[in-house]
Amino acid sequence: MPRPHPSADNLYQLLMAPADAGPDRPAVVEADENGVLHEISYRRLDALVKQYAAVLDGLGLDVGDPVVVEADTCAAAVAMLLACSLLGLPFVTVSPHTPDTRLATIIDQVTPALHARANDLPARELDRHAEGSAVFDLGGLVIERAPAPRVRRRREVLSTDTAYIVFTSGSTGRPKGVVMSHRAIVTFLRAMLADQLAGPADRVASTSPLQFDFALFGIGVALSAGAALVPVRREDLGSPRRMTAFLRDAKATQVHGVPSLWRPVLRHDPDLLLELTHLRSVVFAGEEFPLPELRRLQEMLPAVRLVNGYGATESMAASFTDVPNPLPADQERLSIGRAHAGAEMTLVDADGRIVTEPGGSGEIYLRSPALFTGYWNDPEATAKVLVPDPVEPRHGTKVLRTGDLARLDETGELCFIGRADFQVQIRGNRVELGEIEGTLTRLPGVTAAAATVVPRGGDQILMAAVTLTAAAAAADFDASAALAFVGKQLPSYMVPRSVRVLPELPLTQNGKVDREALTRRLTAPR
Ligand SMILES: Nc1ncnc2c1ncn2[C@@H]1O[C@H](COS(=O)(=O)NC(=O)C[C@H](N)c2ccccc2)[C@@H](O)[C@H]1O
Repeated sequence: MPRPHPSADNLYQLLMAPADAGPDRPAVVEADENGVLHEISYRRLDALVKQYAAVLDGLGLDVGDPVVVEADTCAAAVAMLLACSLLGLPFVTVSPHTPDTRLATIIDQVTPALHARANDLPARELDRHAEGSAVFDLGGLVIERAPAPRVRRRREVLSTDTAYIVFTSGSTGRPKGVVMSHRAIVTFLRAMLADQLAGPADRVASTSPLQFDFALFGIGVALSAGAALVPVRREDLGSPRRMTAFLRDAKATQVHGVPSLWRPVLRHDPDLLLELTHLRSVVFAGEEFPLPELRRLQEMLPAVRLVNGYGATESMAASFTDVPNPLPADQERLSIGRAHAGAEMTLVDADGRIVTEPGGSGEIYLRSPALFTGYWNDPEATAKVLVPDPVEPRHGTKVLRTGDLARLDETGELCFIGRADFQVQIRGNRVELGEIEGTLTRLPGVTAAAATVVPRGGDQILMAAVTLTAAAAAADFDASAALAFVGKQLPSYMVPRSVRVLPELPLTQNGKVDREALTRRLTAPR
């Protein structure tokens, strides 16, 4: 059975190292189907990994043969990811709610040797499927359909071998597989240890679906630190009462989630947050946290460290920045600070010059040892984002071109502006949608805002949507007064044609604002 060299960077070896120091410490704290909490120790998790690995090895797969793992985050799923890592089988994570069409695309692209699903999930009726199939739970891994044995061409699992492939939402059409090596993810997680994001006494709650690398981040940060991972069940996320009760009972000390995670409890029952007496820190990532909601969260959790995690799946993340407590009243955008230990962010302006002057803005390029290998089977797309270092291209060092814009502040920290492709041209003027959204959220009663362009008669029309506090929603929203307010703050070409109140903003599978769905919603007749 191919194995990593003990000195090799390997996700299994990094995440199971704490099993030596504290084998009986909890690795995963999870609720069973009746909501009863169970603690799985590092020793028991490692035994499950080895049990799965023995079954996988019996299939005779070769290093590099992809395995689709379909589950929500739980101890058995973590064991599956680590068993794959031990054998050099890249795992491709999908969640039970990944649509069949998307799973079919992924299967077409990576032709996985095996599709392993959590045993409480039904087998999908796909018109094409992985060669082999299996089900797993805390009792073991059972092969339903064995893949044909391969001629094993590889003998050892190397640091540069692929640990996982995560498919991005592919906002521009076809989803792309982000290929991450063991060396990249291990280097990144070692940086998290250096920045002490979590420690062995932490109980890290994870709320993202497994196909989103925010879930892999939670698994990695928790287990590499010898902490306990506390997966929050999807059905508990929708109910503020059930989510806060679970976090309280599980004694979660750190919660990871996208900004929209907090929206329901902030809107319907913010006092429930007062019950989270064990909570020490919240890490949010994925998109900007609307400031009115962030201020509200800070009010309810004044002693909790709020951390803005910024970055892309292509390097897992780039920076983790504490939100000032309290957030200054006049602050409109959040700092994304400086890159994590061992990495560096550089701004390049529209003319290709390196931005060094405070106040300057440009596109963020990330220099890091934790960059992805490339997009699966897509060298052209890879070449567009893994580019020569703009500071000195002649070295040939590749850096990640993020597509994000930021401004350099006086202290050398970066302030997020928005995505380059959220820059739109309105009547020949460059418009930053994030700036319009930031202005709209300053209106009294507005909790979040999203701006978009809608094609109309060959022109691009700016439109916006806002969500309101319960009190403001009960009153009549004065759209023209809102637009007049924006008109006082921004140039006329940045004032949306209309602003519509929505009960909530449409969200993607990963919990981010779904701008395509929003545009469709705003173009549909009232
Ligand atoms: N804190 C932010 N403010 C503002 N825009 C943001 C932010 N975090 C992402 N983004 C945006 O989302 C893009 C990346 O999207 S992504 O590839 O799906 N990855 C993620 O969203 C999560 C990311 N891999 C991650 C995982 C774990 C910890 C931190 C970050 C970035 O390029 C930004 O445009």
